Amino acid sequence: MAKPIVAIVGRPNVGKSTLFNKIAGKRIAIVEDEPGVTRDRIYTEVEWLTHQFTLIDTGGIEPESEEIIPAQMRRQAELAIETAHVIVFMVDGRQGLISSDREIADMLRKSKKPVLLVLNKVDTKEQSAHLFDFYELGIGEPIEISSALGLGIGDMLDEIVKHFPEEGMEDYDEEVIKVAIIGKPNVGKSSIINKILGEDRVIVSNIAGTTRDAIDTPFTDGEDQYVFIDTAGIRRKSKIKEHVEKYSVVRAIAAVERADVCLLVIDAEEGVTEQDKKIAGFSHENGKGLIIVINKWDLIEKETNTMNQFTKDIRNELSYCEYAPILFVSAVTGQRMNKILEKIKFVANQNAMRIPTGTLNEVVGEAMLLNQPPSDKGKRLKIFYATQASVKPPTFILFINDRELMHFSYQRYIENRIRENFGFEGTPIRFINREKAGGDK
Ligand SMILES: Nc1nc2c(ncn2[C@@H]2O[C@H](COP(=O)(O)OP(=O)(O)OP(=O)(O)O)[C@@H](O)[C@H]2O)c(=O)[nH]1
Ligand SMILES: Nc1nc2c(ncn2[C@@H]2O[C@H](COP(=O)(O)OP(=O)(O)OP(=O)(O)O)[C@@H](O)[C@H]2O)c(=O)[nH]1
Repeated sequence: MAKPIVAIVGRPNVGKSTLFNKIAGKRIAIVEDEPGVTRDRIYTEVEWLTHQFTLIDTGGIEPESEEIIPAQMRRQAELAIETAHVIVFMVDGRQGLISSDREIADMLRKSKKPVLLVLNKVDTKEQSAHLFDFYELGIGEPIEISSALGLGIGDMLDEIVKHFPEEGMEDYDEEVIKVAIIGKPNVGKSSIINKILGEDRVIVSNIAGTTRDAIDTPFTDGEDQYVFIDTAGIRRKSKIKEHVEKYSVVRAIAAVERADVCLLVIDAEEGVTEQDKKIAGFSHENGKGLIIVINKWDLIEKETNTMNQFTKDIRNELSYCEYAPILFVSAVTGQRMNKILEKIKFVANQNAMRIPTGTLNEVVGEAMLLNQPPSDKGKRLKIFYATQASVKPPTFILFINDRELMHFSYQRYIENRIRENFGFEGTPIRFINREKAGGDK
């Protein structure tokens, strides 16, 4: 289920990253321990009350020159308007209102998106001396916080979640396969889309529930219904080259959030980039299906081992999504292009697959017989029972005697056994270890 996206915008130095880091807190440190996931975080998953959402920090404009800043701030605000459900507009309560705040406020006000005006750096109980000036922006009542000291953040989160859509976030019916095509500029995303849509597929705009067909491309292939998410964003050739790589990552994240399956398109000549790692990391953490498409394969001079070597390099760079199938294609010659849609359908099914409890327990039981669970100080891990709790991504609950005894390597072993028996190609799978109350410890 797609989660709402909340974006923090505001001019440089108002404290956006400080707020982001405060809210993200411990999670960031945990994720950074995973090899391959980059340190430079743009998003974090947040749980507040009964709500879950993705928080995006759009900041980080390098103030290269005074002229660039206003243009980039406009771009930043546009991006938030396009991608977020709720926008946190941050201003500096110590410095007071300045003209660039007004400029962003004008854009946000026109957007019709819910905007929260947040006055940061109010470090004491007293209100900011500039508080009343900010009413002039016409964005409503400012919420005073101190990101550095962690004051007022709970109240702000309460306010944020009030604006989430009540009826869920689904744009399309359950049976429509939602596909995000992501990758750096110029890797061939549009060419791939055109090629797929060019072959006997019918572009439709009446797929039930569609509210976003202005930016998405729904189409059918026989009985199967698909939609390419945010094709408008892909097709729009940016007039000004996107200076800030972060912006294209933010866009991609918003698309992935709404997708079932992501096609990560990589230019064969260029290989895996930092940006690819960030987006693949997001896809992985959000439990989406993932297919790696190496495009422009026609440009590579091949020897017997070329494909193997490529595969090895990609697995190395994207080690946390080993499950993702890799396709070597050329949108220009059409080589293996007919495999893409087939693979999308397959991975979407794998991501939504349910294993009957009986069969699952046979496999887990057999795994324990083949390779005894680890023990510590004379106590051995026991898995009493396993059950699949949910799909998208497939999530398994293991009822065990003691959580401390479940090592990463054993968990990985169980995962591998499950994959060997059931497949789950192209999808991450998750485990929840639950200590059985009153169980045999
Ligand atoms: N006193 C005080 N200082 C703060 C607070 N929040 C952030 N700061 C300081 O303000 C400065 C800018 O903070 P950042 O979080 O980097 O600002 P930013 O908006 O992310 O800036 P960009 O990344 O350039 O867009 C830092 O020196 C922070 O320590 C706060 O609540 N109170
Ligand atoms: N040789 C070769 N060129 C390709 C292939 N696919 C795309 N191209 C070329 O690569 C360039 C970029 O292709 P696009 O499809 O516009 O790439 P994109 O990823 O949509 O680019 P942005 O819109 O900038 O994000 C074009 O000149 C294409 O003709 C391919 O498989 N082989």
